[in-house]
Amino acid sequence: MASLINQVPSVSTVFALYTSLSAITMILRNILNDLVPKKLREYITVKFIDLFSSYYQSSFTFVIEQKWEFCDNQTFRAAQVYLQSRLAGLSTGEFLVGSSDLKNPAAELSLGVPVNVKMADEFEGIHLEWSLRCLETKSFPYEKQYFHLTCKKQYREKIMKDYFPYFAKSAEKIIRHREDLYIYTYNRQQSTWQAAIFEHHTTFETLAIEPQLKTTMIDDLDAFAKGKDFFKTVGRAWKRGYLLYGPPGTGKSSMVAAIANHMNYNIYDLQIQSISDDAELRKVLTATKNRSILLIEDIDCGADSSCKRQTKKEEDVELGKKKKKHDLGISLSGLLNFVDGLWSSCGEERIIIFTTNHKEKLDPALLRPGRMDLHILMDYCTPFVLKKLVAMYLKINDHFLFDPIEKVVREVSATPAEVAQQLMASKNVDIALKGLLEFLEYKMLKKEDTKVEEEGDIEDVDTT
Ligand SMILES: Nc1ncnc2c1ncn2[C@@H]1O[C@H](COP(=O)(O)OP(=O)(O)OP(=O)(O)O)[C@@H](O)[C@H]1O
Repeated sequence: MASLINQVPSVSTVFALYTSLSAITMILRNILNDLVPKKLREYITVKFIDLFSSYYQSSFTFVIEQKWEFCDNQTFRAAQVYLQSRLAGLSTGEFLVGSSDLKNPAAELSLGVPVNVKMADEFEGIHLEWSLRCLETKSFPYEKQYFHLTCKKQYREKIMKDYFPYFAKSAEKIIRHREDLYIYTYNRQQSTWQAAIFEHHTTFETLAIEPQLKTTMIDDLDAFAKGKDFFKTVGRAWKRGYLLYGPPGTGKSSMVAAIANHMNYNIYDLQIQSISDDAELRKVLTATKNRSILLIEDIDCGADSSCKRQTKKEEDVELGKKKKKHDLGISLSGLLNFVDGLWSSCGEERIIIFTTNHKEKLDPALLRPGRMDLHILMDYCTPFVLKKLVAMYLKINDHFLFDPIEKVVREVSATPAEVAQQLMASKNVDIALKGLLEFLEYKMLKKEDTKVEEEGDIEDVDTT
């Protein structure tokens, strides 16, 4: 015991040792400060702290932000959808509840992911913790949301390898089978897309079109939906462009609804006139989500697409004039950039649909092969389309008035919208079909009158 006490250094020895160590540290620090630049010193300190803290921390956090390389982060979107579907089963102290069903106040409540609330999930026996965070920003959209996903450090690799693909696949399944579709319209004042439930019930079964066109459309859409690998191997953006053209009332909007319902895609309905310049167009378009349709109706009335294509300089001058006159700033080149350029490759599974009543007014650049994949003519009623409309509206497949109606419909230009209106005039089949025949015959008479007048005009010109 005495020998043990003898080995313990005295207080004065410890103090002397401490003083010399402090002196050496100070000298070393001064030498280091003189020799190593400040920036390098700071870098080493940060690395040292990182190493030290990660060694002692037992958890690891994945941060999933809304944007990834300037595009919508699909992992964020998948997390949103997955968590929303799992909310009822997740262990959490609170969640958001609400309903957007205006017609039914007693509609089943939807659940939403609240901000700053911890939600516990479990994956193959591993405990995970999710939370949605929010950060205010100075620029649009004025807040930035991101998810924190925390697990024990030792499961980091496993979560990345198995859990991330698991919840992404679950989200994909949910999106494919979700019940409500949304139509988004752009609100310029608030610089946001505003959603409303899309309730257009037209499908390819209820759309009166020629069977050949129906088959072409369905095959094309199905091939597109399954084409992820194909688009990847040929190095093209996974998108499809359709130009729907034809007179008013021939079913262009109905075709868009049938496409949306067939694909289960949301629609972004963009009024091109509400966009002030190409920069705004870019911002608006990059805010759209995957598996969606971008619809630009009446393209001939919006962008500067009806003018013949000019050189960039001429285009700018023309644009300048236009801006002064109508404050309409989106250029054809801005739009085309999106169709086949940078912006179309930002995101996946996109369908772009342009509609026009005047294809002949469009710039050839917009019609060039490869720009819009299919040009689809929505035309006046053919006998097949007429019969289909009658079958739908009056639930009959035969009638003694079919022959005369069919004969006239071959001669006149009647739109499906006009025919549908006549068929809705009465629930009595005979009255409705008689009304339709009279309407078509009246059109026929008007057509003949116009022809006679035109021939008269030509004769007048010849005699003068
Ligand atoms: N091919 C069709 N099959 C069934 N219904 C049709 C068809 N075409 C038109 N309709 C009926 O006519 C209405 C108007 O048609 P729709 O709005 O789709 O035509 P549009 O070509 O888009 O017209 P616009 O160019 O004026 O926008 C539809 O709500 C639908 O009831």
